[in-house]
Amino acid sequence: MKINTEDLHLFYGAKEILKGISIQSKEKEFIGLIGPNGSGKSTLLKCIYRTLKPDQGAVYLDGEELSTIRVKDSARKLAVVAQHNHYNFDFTVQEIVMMGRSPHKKALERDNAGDHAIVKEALQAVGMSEFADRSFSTLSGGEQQRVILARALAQQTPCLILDEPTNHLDITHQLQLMRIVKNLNVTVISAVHDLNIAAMFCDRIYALKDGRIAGEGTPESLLTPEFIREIYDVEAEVVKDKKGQMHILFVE
Ligand SMILES: Nc1ncnc2c1ncn2[C@@H]1O[C@H](COP(=O)(O)OP(=O)(O)OP(=O)(O)O)[C@@H](O)[C@H]1O
Repeated sequence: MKINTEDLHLFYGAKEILKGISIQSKEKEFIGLIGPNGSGKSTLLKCIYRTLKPDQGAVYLDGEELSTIRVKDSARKLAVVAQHNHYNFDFTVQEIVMMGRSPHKKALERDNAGDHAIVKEALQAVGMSEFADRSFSTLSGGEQQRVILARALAQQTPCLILDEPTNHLDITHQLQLMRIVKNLNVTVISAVHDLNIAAMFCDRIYALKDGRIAGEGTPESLLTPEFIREIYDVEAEVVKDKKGQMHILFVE
């Protein structure tokens, strides 16, 4: 499945936050969104996962305009791991992950053995099986993030939208989450703060600055010291290790 946006504009009050954003994903491509705080990454993702309605422009899933697709149908195509996950009621971990199955069911349809197997497998994938009966609100930030990823996995969609998914995670779980997502072999659009993580896992990166696309390309072609200076105003060196993997080092 391909996700495209065409000339998205979004205002908060009189302030224009997205100033004409067009991005194109290929089938099963892992796209990273980078850029400084406040550059518009989350806002762009919220337009894609329908929390915000753009003032101008449109989002397309395989060429079909998102706003014309029923919400339940789009939930079978797009799963989301957002930054903040607060619930007004307390749910167990298992109940949260089971929510990922709801787009596949009719109203009031009971959870069946297949759903339970999918939930079990999703919890296993993120290493949270032993937390299945725990209350979600008692988990640490990183544990909650892994449960929300499990819910997205249980949704079994051809596209995943991630908003800084490695926030709260230690390095082991940052790498684990990115590997799980990469191995799903689905279309991914993910905001990523850590440029080294972006370089390791993204096929292509769009850089946002002040609500505009400031650059686009493979990690190697885009993440040069000059471009990093232009975007973040910091000095960096880009080196390759023996395996050919690139590393960005920040220097004073
Ligand atoms: N509800 C809102 N009302 C007004 N301004 C908002 C609102 N939400 C976001 N903004 C502003 O929109 C701009 C873009 O925010 P956004 O969250 O998209 O940035 P970001 O690139 O995801 O940043 P970060 O890296 O800090 O997560 C920021 O200046 C932010 O203050």
